[in-house]
Amino acid sequence: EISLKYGADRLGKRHDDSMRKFRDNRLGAFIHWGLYAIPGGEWNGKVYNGAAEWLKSWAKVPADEWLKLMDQWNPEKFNAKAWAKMAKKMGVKYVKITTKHHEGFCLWPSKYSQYTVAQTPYKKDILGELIKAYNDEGIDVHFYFSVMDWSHPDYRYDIKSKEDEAAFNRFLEFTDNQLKELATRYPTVKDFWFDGTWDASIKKNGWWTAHVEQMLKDMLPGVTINSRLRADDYGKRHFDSNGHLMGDYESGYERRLPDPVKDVKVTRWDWEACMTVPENQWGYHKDWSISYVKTPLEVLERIVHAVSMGGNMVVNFGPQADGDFRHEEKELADAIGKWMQEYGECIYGCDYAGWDKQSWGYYTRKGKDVYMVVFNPPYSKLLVVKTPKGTKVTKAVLLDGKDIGVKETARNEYNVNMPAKAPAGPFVIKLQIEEDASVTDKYRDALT
Ligand SMILES: Cc1ccc([C@@H]2N[C@@H](C)[C@@H](O)[C@H]2O)cc1
Repeated sequence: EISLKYGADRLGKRHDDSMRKFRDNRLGAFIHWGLYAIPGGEWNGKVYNGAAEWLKSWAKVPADEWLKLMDQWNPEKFNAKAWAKMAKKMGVKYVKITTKHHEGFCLWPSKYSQYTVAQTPYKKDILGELIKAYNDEGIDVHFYFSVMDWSHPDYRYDIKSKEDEAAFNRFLEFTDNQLKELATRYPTVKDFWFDGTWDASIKKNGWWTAHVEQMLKDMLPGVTINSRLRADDYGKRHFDSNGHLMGDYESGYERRLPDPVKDVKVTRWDWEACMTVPENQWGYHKDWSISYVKTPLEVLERIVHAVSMGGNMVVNFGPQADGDFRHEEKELADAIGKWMQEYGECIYGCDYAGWDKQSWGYYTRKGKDVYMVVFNPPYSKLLVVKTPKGTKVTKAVLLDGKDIGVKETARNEYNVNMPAKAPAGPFVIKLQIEEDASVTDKYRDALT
């Protein structure tokens, strides 16, 4: 291994209470809310099909013109308690909120910037209202924070001169101040999810990314930090030059997921995926007909897919400028919530089972319980299960306890029956297993 000053500061997963909670939460929601919600993808009468939170870039709007949108920021339908109730009903255990996206507009009254809610007709501290409302519902709050800031004159995409260096050092100090302000004002925050960290200017300042991780962990013991913040001594991101994950969980799966067969390696570390409901819209876009919009079932499958490989899933919501949600997102939250109400025990606190993926769906595991989450019931009405050496299946039940029968068909191979009345949608079967000592030890190692 090569010696690094700003590489991974830990090998392997964290197992402290805070990380355990992060992991056991499993299902989260993203809130992308900023000035971009006002134009909703349209500028000067032209609708842009790109991501709505990037409209400033697509329409080449100068920062000072874009920030004039602040004069229109007055979400009269905003009700933090209603947002928290919606999240509670959906069954999410945490919500990641955009404190500041690339545009530079802050949802909290930062004293280091003139582009904040305090300078809008709305005036009040939206971030503070949301944190209180979510925490009151027992929902953890995570902060999304974009380092790249299109409103700040000292931001640099690269460092090509002494002036660049001086400007960017001022910018990094400004960023430190905002991060300390967020950690001080909102000490119940559980995680920082950094974005806008891909430019050469950051990769040339890997030291700063290590300093930010340490600064936040000193201020908020237990807080989790995503891998996307981090660059090492040589500008390597997410995984350092020795291949070790930096930060506390990998955050590279954005709008994509690891393959259940080819990418099993991801089960060796913690990771969190995030997804959009349309093909690629994080902020509010007025016209969702411009791309495919995933059904609740397709969203559910991605949630289960992530958990089946030992990851978290964060489903995105892009609230309207008026502070209400579009009907598609309300209906989605409702549908997912109904499923989680009935089957959530195969999600919360669950992890990778270590069994070979089968075509009928996904396995998840919690201690001695292995769950089958069935998305594709076979015409044979027989659900094939192949167990690792030394593992036997002794019983198969529905979550109401009803035994549906399992038959051994070969060594480490079983047929689990489909329930007589096939449920109307994806359902869960719980397997009772027996593992001989060697296998159990492996799991005991993994879980301690
Ligand atoms: C190329 C690209 C840059 C930034 C993004 C941001 N990351 C997501 C989590 C959103 O915030 C999106 O604006 C997406 C794609």
